[in-house]
Amino acid sequence: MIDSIAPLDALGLVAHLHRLPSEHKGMAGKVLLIGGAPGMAGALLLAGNAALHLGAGWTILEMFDPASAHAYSEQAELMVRLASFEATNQLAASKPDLIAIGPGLGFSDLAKEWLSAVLRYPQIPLVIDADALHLIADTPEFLTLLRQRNESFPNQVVLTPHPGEAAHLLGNTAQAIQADRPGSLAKLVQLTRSIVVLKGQHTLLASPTNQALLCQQGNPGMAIGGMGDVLTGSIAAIAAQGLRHHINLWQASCIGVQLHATAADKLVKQNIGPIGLTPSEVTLEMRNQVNKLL
Ligand SMILES: NC(=O)C1=CN([C@@H]2O[C@H](COP(=O)(O)OP(=O)(O)OC[C@H]3O[C@@H](n4cnc5c(N)ncnc54)[C@H](O)[C@@H]3O)[C@@H](O)[C@H]2O)[C@@H](O)CC1
Ligand SMILES: Nc1ncnc2c1ncn2[C@@H]1O[C@H](COP(=O)(O)OP(=O)(O)O)[C@@H](O)[C@H]1O
Repeated sequence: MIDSIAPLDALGLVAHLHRLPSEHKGMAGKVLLIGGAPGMAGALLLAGNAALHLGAGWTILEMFDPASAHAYSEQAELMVRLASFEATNQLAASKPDLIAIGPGLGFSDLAKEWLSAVLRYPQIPLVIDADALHLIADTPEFLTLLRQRNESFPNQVVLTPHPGEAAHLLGNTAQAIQADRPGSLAKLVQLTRSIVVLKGQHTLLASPTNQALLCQQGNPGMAIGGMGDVLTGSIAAIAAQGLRHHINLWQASCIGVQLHATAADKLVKQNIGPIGLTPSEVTLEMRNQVNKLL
């Protein structure tokens, strides 16, 4: 079954990110990333760093951890805010071009408040990852909001579950997901009516309007905490630029997945991994690859 799935071949689309001499940051898009609860601020920072290095015009972090909601001298470009319970008002004030929610989000009332506000925020592309997926799995109201949003604004949400998150969404086990990844992918698309990236060895992507594709790149050096956060930030940045550079969310998801895995393979070829390969190194290599492909 896996053998019959078409391979992902998206890197040619990177050329759309080419910038005209006159471009300004508004054309590269404003990305808002939400998460980073106490103990997991790193997840949001990894996603934010990836968005920054993949070319987002602005990267704003709505950070849940009060101790981490400050400027980072090593990455002062990130705009870090302390998330409050005024999620709807904050979104209206920020006017993001794209929202990504989930890395280090946790399951607090604050997390639920932000997820609810994001799912109700109209029109713009959303990337939904990590704990936000667990919250959708646990809360029928969130699943209903997601499905309604996809009906009103088709192809504007991508979900990026790993097999554990996919299992929770489908009421199954990670082993069952792995035993039939193409079937699980189809069920996730049907359940959520979203673009779905089912991560893991040979990541699969599909959407309500796109047949499944299989990523032939990637390696087990990527099995390290934070690697998925980098993918989330990367897809967010590519899709945000894509709004003015003719790349839709499906295409941005395809580019992000292939670029992420290709960068990790390139680093392993240089003996920077598989052991000890870090998500931050993959972010920098993705930047190299993008600039070569323009
Ligand atoms: N630096 C940080 O602060 C980091 C924080 N993180 C955050 O930590 C929270 C928990 O996320 P986790 O993903 O660690 O935990 P989860 O509880 O969501 O998932 C972990 C479980 O999923 C299953 N699973 C995952 N990948 C699998 C695969 N390829 N094959 C089979 N089973 C698989 C396994 O059962 C595994 O125990 C999230 O909010 C996440 O964003 C992580 O992103 C890692 C980095
Ligand atoms: N053995 C593997 N082969 C290829 N890719 C892998 C492998 N293990 C992990 N990955 C990739 O690494 C990333 C891990 O994401 P995830 O599990 O969400 O990490 P985290 O939540 O800790 O950031 C995914 O993009 C996944 O496809």
